[in-house]
Amino acid sequence: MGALLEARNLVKHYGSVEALRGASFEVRAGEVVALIGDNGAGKSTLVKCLSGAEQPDSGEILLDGQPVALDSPTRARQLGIETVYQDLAVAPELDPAANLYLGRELRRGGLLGRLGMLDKAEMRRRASEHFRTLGVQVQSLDVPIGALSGGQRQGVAVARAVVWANKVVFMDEPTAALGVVQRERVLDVIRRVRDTGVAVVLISHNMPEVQAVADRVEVLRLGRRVARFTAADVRLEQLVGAMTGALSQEDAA
Ligand SMILES: Nc1ncnc2c1ncn2[C@@H]1O[C@H](COP(=O)(O)OP(=O)(O)OP(=O)(O)O)[C@@H](O)[C@H]1O
Repeated sequence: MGALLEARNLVKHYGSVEALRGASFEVRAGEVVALIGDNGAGKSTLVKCLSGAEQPDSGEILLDGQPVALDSPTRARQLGIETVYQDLAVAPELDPAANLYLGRELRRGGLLGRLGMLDKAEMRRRASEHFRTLGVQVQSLDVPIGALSGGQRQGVAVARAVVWANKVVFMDEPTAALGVVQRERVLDVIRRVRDTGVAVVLISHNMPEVQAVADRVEVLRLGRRVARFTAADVRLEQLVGAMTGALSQEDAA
């Protein structure tokens, strides 16, 4: 099976900093790929390029084998690519259902809908269903999500991305701020999403987490992919070796 989303030789400068120096990456449908690398390796920049938040200076991005221009996050979302950022991109004053439907609100039928009236009851009904099928725990649908725990807020942020993503979900350190139990819940959601055939890309510095949830691992170092592993076979020393440059598979690639 070919790649669902692929980056080929992406280059991205920020002023004089070369964040990506010919980075390649690929993810297939129905797999979890962990994107790992040391601080500054270019992981966030690569994800931004693949989710429309930044434009590469050169290189190619292919979706379903076809070159695409992801010129904005909106465009990427239209194509089924969603991102969950570490810094909880939720609206704290809105309730969980309103957050799930933020920017994609359902309108009432007929004249009321044309006048802009939202179908809050239907959004709430569907939101509650989505939270249930994803196993996302939300203590109350009636409170602004700013009043929920960090884990529940993150659950809503993850749900918002995965409900709309029909191709790829990027998660940049989605569990970094969470406790052990909440972390496990997010990993479960990741597995459920993967099992629906969506591709999940997880940026993580937590190697036990990577080994627990990823099917494959791609390693970035100094703005390039330097190694790829099947998660089931890889040892921690190999991951660390690839990240630090002690071991390299793809330098010549
Ligand atoms: N907006 C920006 N302006 C200037 N330099 C940037 C910007 N964003 C990233 N960089 C630089 O690009 C390089 C790659 O950064 P990036 O955040 O992609 O790495 P990362 O692998 O995600 O690191 P970390 O694990 O620390 O988040 C770094 O040297 C960083 O300082």
